Amino acid sequence: MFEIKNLSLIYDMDKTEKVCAVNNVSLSLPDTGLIGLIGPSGSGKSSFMYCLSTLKVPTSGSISYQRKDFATLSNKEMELIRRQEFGFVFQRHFLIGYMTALDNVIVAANKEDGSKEKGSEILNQLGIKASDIRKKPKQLSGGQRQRCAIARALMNSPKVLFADEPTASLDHETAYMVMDYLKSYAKEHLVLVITHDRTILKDVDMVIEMWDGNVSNVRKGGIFL
Ligand SMILES: Nc1ncnc2c1ncn2[C@@H]1O[C@H](COP(=O)(O)OP(=O)(O)OP(=O)(O)O)[C@@H](O)[C@H]1O
Repeated sequence: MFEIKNLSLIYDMDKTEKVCAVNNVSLSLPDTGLIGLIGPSGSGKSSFMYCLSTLKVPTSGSISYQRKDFATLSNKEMELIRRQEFGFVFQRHFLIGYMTALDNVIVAANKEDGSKEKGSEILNQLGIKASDIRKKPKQLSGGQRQRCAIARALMNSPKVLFADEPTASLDHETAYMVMDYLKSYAKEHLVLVITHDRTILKDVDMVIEMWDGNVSNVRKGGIFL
């Protein structure tokens, strides 16, 4: 699904002190599967994911998504791919304070028909109780808010889900439950999860390790600790 060739992202190109966040990465990613992206803080995981998801323009190299080279697409075409085919879970949740948990999820829906049912179902499968879906974000725990953000990202059944630390505010049991859900979603979609927590990667299909902007290791299968 993704063909990445000699990808680099350098910040502060115009300054003397440049930061090479992604350094000459070449990689292929499949159409479906759950992929863990790990590496120390500052190793370039988010920068790499932002390039793949069109949120950042690489300094050099190329990314093809379903055989379309991003460099040949207009801003409008990129926006369409982002809106219709990609889903995002960011480190910050950006939930709307005056809306209920459910409304925060369905506000993202591309079509209104059945969105309430679908939103409730995803929230429920992510372990949010029916009595909590009418609560506002400030009445929810950090972990519940995080799961709302995951549900919102899944509302349009994106072909690719980009998730930056989606389990960071969850206890282990809930983190495993969320990863199980993503694993089953990844049977028909591609899910890329950045995490610092190797223990949640036992059932993933592939692990990409980053180190200092480079992909230092790619392996099939999960991590057994
Ligand atoms: N907007 C920016 N301007 C300049 N440098 C940046 C910017 N964003 C990130 N960097 C630098 O790029 C490098 C990679 O950062 P990135 O956020 O991609 O790492 P990460 O592996 O996702 O880190 P973390 O696990 O802490 O989220 C770091 O050295 C960081 O300081």
